[in-house]
Amino acid sequence: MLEGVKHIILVLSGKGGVGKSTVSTQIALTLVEKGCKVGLLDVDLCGPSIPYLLQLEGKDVHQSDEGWVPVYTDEKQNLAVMSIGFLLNNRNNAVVWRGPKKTSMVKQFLTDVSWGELDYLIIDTPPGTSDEHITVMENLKNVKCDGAVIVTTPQLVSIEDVRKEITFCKKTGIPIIGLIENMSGFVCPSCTNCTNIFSKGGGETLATISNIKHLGSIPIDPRVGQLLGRACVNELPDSPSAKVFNQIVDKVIQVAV
Ligand SMILES: Nc1ncnc2c1ncn2[C@@H]1O[C@H](COP(=O)(O)OP(=O)(O)OP(=O)(O)O)[C@@H](O)[C@H]1O
Repeated sequence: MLEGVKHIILVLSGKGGVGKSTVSTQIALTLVEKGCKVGLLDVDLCGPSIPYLLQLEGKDVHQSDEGWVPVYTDEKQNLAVMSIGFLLNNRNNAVVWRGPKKTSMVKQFLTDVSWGELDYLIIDTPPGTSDEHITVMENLKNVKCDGAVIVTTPQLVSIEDVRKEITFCKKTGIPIIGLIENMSGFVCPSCTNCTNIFSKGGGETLATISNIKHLGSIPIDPRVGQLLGRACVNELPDSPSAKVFNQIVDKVIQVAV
């Protein structure tokens, strides 16, 4: 149930492993730090990593009369989470979601979760463009979706796939909020004055030539992968990564008004 949701933002990536779930989680946590009520929906049926990233593995979800009840990460209930991962009791269970079963699961997750009142719903999607994406787009037709954030890395192979993602958004009528280049340059956690950050990577160049906004370049910082449920902007407030997450979220808030 999306009636009480003010803003919906999709997080897409052309390739797998570019840090889409990490970025989705940090966008959600940064919005919470800025005082927003946020939902995070993980429709990556093949590799749901949000429960791990938020240290919510093993949590049970159940259905009430109003639909699936999301898991809350804190007592104030500022971050509501729903993931297919909650339905897999054991990470070692190999579950193969195919065809109609797969799309009906995504549809259920979009329509039957009782989110209540939210400022933002962040939807973490699988890599590429698949059945899940089409189902998401179809089910968002009647609600206002603010648009998509595309995550990439500086490598040319990722950039090529981003082009396909941009075309997909244009064909399905989803506005592109902007592009995030993740793992852009390296920050050594042992140096206090590390300046080796931000390659002017292919992502920024692609954003320019595709006429879409470059939202920010997040450096490779091993600490970012170890935050597990904590907001980078809170835990590492002076780090280059925190500055970029703040900048990205401020730009997203500006677009989604
Ligand atoms: N900026 C970063 N610096 C260092 N490590 C990062 C950064 N962003 C992500 N990672 C790490 O990269 C790995 C992949 O990240 P993540 O699972 O978020 O990618 P994904 O694109 O969602 O993957 P999938 O294709 O499985 O959905 C993880 O180990 C994560 O900790």
